[in-house]
Amino acid sequence: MKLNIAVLPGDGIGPEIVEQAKKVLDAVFAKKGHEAIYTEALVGATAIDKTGNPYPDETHELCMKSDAVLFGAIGDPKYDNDPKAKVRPEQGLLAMRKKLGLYANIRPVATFPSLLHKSPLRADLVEGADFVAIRELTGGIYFGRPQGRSEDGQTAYDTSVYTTEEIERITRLAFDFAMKRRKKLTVVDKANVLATSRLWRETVQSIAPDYPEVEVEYMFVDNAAMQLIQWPKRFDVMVTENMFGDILTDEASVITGSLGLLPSASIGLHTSVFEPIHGSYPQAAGKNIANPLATILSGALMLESAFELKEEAQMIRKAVDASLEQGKVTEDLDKENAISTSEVGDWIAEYIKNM
Ligand SMILES: NC(=O)c1ccc[n+]([C@@H]2O[C@H](COP(=O)([O-])OP(=O)(O)OC[C@H]3O[C@@H](n4cnc5c(N)ncnc54)[C@H](O)[C@@H]3O)[C@@H](O)[C@H]2O)c1
Ligand SMILES: CC(C)[C@H](C(=O)O)[C@@H](O)C(=O)O
Ligand SMILES: [Mg+2]
Repeated sequence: MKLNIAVLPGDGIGPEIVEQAKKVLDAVFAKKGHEAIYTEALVGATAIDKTGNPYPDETHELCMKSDAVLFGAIGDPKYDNDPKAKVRPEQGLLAMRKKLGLYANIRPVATFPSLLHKSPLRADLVEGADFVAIRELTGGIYFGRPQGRSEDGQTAYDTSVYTTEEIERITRLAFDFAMKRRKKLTVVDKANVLATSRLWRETVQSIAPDYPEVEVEYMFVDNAAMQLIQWPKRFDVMVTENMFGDILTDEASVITGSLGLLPSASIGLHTSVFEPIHGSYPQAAGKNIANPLATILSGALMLESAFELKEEAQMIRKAVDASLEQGKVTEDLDKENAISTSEVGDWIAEYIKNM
């Protein structure tokens, strides 16, 4: 099979972790006789430095004509520390999501049996936790208008907007996921306060009769934040709006042992993007210490959902499990015996070669 993959390494640790994912994908492709054509493009702070635009037109055109996009991370402290910056790396990520119609961000969270002791949570509580968070990605407070400041600069405002249509498409996708899993859907919202959340509940209630086998529960986001780490095993599929999904999934990474472990797939109207849920971790940039597994596992999600290469995706997951079992991990998982980012990539690629 020929695979056209756009590669957007981005900022900070982005290039280092994307390199490991490519290394691992290449090992799989060599084994299974596939041919990948990777084309790199700029995004984020790196793109601002070179073009003034965090999501240049050429990058967008490349994404549009690719079968899938492998994305690292964006973000740079020089913008984070300058609230008055006119253009920001994050605008590039949001523009990409909007222009590619990436409305659903799928974030699977499952504990690794060999890492139970790495979670600060009690092993018996996290053992076997396995759920999928489905985060709406192109609406809500991230994109609602008006957004800005009053003329005197003393008032700032953001607006959360959702249409029935936007809620419907992500809800149906979430129900479809639930049907393929344990048939339980948790809708996380703040319907006791927010009008958008009440429209979510109303919309989900109107769709639920189409999926009579799925048990639906509604949970306020503050409660969900607690239940998630108190009793993660109660969740199967969780669907929620853009900002709640962002926050809850970083929190959920604690269940697995590191933010560097969680991959994601952003399902789009035009193409799909595969990326770790974490950011550019600037403190680690260039040090060869960041955990590449979230990106490597995003590669597995890409093979499975963009190319229907299920067996190939399983090869990656099996190799990752083996690396964890044998302690071939970066310092976020084992300070004393850590190996480097590139050594983890090498080890996993080698494991696949010998499969
Ligand atoms: N999708 C994205 O590109 C994305 C996501 C989140 C944050 N960001 C951006 O990244 C920059 C840094 O943000 P932040 O520090 O809040 O979040 P971050 O996710 O970059 O890092 C937060 C912490 O998580 C841990 N961590 C993250 N990735 C790791 C990895 N691969 N291996 C080991 N540990 C890891 C580190 O302890 C780190 O200090 C900001 O500019 C932010 O806007 C981008
Ligand atoms: C960098 C930021 C805009 C982004 C988000 O909030 O969506 C990030 O946190 C993520 O999870 O991809
Ligand atoms: Mg986030």
